[in-house]
Amino acid sequence: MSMRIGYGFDSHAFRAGVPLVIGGLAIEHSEGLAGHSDGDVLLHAITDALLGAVSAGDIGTFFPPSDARWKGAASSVFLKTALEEVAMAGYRIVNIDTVLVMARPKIVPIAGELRERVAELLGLKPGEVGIKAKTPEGLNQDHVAVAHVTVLLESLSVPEPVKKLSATADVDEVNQVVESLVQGVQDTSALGRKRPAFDADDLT
Ligand SMILES: C[C@@](CO)(OP(=O)(O)O)[C@H](O)COP(=O)(O)OP(=O)(O)OC[C@H]1O[C@@H](n2ccc(N)nc2=O)[C@H](O)[C@@H]1O
Repeated sequence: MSMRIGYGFDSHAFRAGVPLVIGGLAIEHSEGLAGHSDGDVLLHAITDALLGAVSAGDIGTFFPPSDARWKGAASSVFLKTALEEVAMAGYRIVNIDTVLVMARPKIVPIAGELRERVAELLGLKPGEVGIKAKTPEGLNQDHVAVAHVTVLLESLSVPEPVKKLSATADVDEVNQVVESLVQGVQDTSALGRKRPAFDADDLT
């Protein structure tokens, strides 16, 4: 089994008149975060940590701030693409850990809810997500929200029936397994990317 780590960072300034969304959770506060998208600083840092872990570039290369398509976009769209990149590279998330740096709002009262929301978006258990917060003491950045994220990935293991199959290599059984896998493939890409459309009959 191979393992990979990833690290992500993001920052956004607070701005009056926009809703505050952190980790996919709408939070009651007097100001939100300015950005081309919904400004979700935590999901942006998680997206970058995941992309970095599989060496797939960064959020800006996939979703340039100059591209009008991402204006006001929900950041769960960016996260979905990063999750696809992780899966396509043959990895799954073991756990993630996060630090939010902001003077206000206080995160501890909502940390449980935030952890559950982030876990849900990542397909993890809440116990696999760490949420921590720091006051930016001495940093003179009371009007900025910052997120740091680390992620650990492990390679997907080959299921036992597939291992056995590769050892015995019966053509009919191979065809059956390939057909079932092809049927399970869906177009889930947030970028509208199509999975290769191939027929199991074309495989040799
Ligand atoms: C999520 C989005 C949606 O459009 O916008 P926001 O909601 O944050 O504004 C963007 O993906 C948010 O991209 P993000 O990566 O944070 O933006 P920037 O820091 O400006 O970087 C944009 C691109 O420029 C590259 N870059 C940045 C700084 C630098 N000195 N050299 C670079 O080459 C980055 O690697 C990235 O590919």
